[in-house]
Amino acid sequence: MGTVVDAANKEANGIAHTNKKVTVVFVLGGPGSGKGTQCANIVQHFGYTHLSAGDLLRAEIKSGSENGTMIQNMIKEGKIVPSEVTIKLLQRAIEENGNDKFLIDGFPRNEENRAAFEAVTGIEPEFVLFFDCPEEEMENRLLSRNQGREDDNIETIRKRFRVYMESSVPVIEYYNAKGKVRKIDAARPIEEVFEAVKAVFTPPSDKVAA
Ligand SMILES: Nc1ncnc2c1ncn2[C@@H]1O[C@H](COP(=O)(O)OP(=O)(O)O)[C@@H](O)[C@H]1O
Ligand SMILES: O=c1ccn([C@@H]2O[C@H](COP(=O)(O)OP(=O)(O)O)[C@@H](O)[C@H]2O)c(=O)[nH]1
Ligand SMILES: [Mg+2]
Repeated sequence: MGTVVDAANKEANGIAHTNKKVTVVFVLGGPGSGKGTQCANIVQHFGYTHLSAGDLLRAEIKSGSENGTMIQNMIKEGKIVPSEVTIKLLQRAIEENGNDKFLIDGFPRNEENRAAFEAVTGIEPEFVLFFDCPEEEMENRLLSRNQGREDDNIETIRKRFRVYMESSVPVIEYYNAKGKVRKIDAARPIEEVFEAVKAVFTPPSDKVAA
């Protein structure tokens, strides 16, 4: 089941609307919990398009946009970029893509992100895939990620963990209260985590009895 992107709101946001019907899954979990890694697997197996909010923001910095410096400073400090910036990037990516099902990775990161995205796009997630991982494991993964990210240093990592606990966990709790959270134990090898992920995306009718 999809959602009709709200035409009036989209017009107000300055983006041409197509009333595109889309299915969205939010992929949430702490920094280093494995969101990006598992999204790549889901794309291969289930035909979703992966939209990483962090990747879109980093591309915006590289593109030399007028918001670039502001975004760069916020990421370096582990802070959450104003939602209108992130939502515009996500909305554009959805519009430009021919696919009708999307994984939105690393967004919404706070209540305001969540409410604004829903108000602007009219999109509610089908469900929320939540990667649950202890902080110690996430810290080890981030410190050895080696992607040259300016925020993968211990000082920024600590700030990101705090923002995650204070601002992002309440979003997961909000969806949990609506019965929309599919929680995955992410502190296991990548292949094992993906087995659990597959079970979430496979319709019950397609599941082969063990
Ligand atoms: N299940 C796992 N076990 C060990 N390392 C992992 C696992 N999942 C991801 N990683 C590694 O941890 C780092 C962070 O993973 P990533 O997918 O970028 O997380 P996130 O997008 O949630 O920050 C990467 O270097 C990745 O290769
Ligand atoms: O919706 C978002 C997603 C990301 N970020 C910023 O981008 C950084 C990196 O996010 P990403 O999801 O790439 O990091 P990960 O959780 O995968 O380590 C965050 O710490 C924030 O500063 C943000 O402000 N809003
Ligand atoms: Mg990521």
